[in-house]
Amino acid sequence: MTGPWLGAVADDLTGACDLADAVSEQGESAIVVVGTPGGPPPACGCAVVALKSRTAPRAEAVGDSLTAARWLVEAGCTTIYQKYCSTFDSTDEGNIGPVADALVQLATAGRAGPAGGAPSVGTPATPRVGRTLYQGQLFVGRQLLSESPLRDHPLTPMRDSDLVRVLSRQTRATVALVDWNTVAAGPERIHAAIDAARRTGAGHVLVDALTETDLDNLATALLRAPTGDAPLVAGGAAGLAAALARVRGGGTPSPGLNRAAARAVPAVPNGRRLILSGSCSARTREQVARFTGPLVSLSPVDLDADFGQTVDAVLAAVAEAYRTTDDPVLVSSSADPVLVARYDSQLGPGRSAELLEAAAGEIAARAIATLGVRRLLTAGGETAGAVVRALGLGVLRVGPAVGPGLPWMVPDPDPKLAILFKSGNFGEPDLFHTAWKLAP
Ligand SMILES: Nc1ncnc2c1ncn2[C@@H]1O[C@H](COP(=O)(O)OP(=O)(O)OP(=O)(O)O)[C@@H](O)[C@H]1O
Ligand SMILES: O=C(O)[C@@H](O)C(=O)CO
Repeated sequence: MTGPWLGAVADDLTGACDLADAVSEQGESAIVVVGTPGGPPPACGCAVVALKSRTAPRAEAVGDSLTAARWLVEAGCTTIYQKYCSTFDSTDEGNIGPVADALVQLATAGRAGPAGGAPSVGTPATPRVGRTLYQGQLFVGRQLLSESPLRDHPLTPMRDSDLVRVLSRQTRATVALVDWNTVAAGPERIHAAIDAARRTGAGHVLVDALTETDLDNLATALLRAPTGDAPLVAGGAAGLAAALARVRGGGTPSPGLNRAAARAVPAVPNGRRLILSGSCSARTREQVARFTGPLVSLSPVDLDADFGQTVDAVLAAVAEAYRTTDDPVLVSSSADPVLVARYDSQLGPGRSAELLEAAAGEIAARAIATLGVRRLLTAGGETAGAVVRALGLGVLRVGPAVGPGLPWMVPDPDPKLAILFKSGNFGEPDLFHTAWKLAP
């Protein structure tokens, strides 16, 4: 196998693992590279660079994304994929729009002809986790985005379901929509609609999709599009990336053998199990509530009062729990929107997240170094980003998945532990009990 054809720039780590999982499910081998990469990627079909750019300052998000995209282009990727959240998590300042603008400019700079004015084309629709886009309105299961629990996210509250409107607030470029009637009419019609949008000067095109077939139609249209020698810039959540892999691989999911090969990981030593939950999403709070093992609470107020002492106390409580049980121990700061708002007014906006992320990183690193933790489950994208930075991990391989978007990951080349980076809204309510069965 040679270098990757699909190169994704993911705005958080859980999203990167979700995409790598979805592509692996199609039999395409995928790796996740944490942070700004150096050197050529290992052999794979899809390389995903996991950034922590969803809520970073705009200039940093754009700079990191461009560095990642240039590396992917140099590695030979012909499709550059901007991976954002299936619930479009962002603020009016960005970072989905500014990063999309920068990637389009990178791909088309100095090019004439079809590649010259090519827009980015994408969709957050990911039917396997209940995200669909209809008339530009994003649905989370049966709810409009703005009526879903995402309206109360601590960092990126989503209170508008109309993604053409949301994205238009983040970019000066015109945002066009290819609606579902066109998508259902097939790849030729989609291709024509994207071309029409390009000719009227659209910088970004969002595409409705309700089913995997819709995504396959879109992927077919994109892979056929004449873009000269410029890389194609696609965007969205895991759904479209998987469809690109599926369509390119011949239209149907690859046979089981390929799927298994795409998820082969080396053996990991036995050891303790730890869960670190920093997500306040409704699903994570349900998973915390359903967990019946030892629970150690982590409070931003305690961390603000004395960071070092609070972290020491949490680790001491985890060590104490391990003296009496082999069960996984849960360290959680997950709180409901009322409590999160109270912390924010007490400590100042963003301060709780800053403290809790720093604490999550330190707790993970010390639990591995001193308590023998070898299986780690984290909940929340920002939380995962903080943990992986503290652990200094580089390349991650995709292992078995415990549900859609929930693969166990193993660091390469040193498989010293297995980690499951759970996205806030993913996983069955009992996941904190059931996830371990498939751990490598
Ligand atoms: N009790 C709390 N009060 C305020 N903020 C909190 C609290 N607990 C966690 N946080 C912060 O809220 C943020 C949650 O974001 P995170 O990305 O980790 O979860 P998520 O958004 O649910 O997951 P995903 O991005 O995968 O959907 C983190 O920065 C975390 O540190
Ligand atoms: O698309 C999703 O919902 C996830 O991959 C994600 O981005 C979590 O942060």
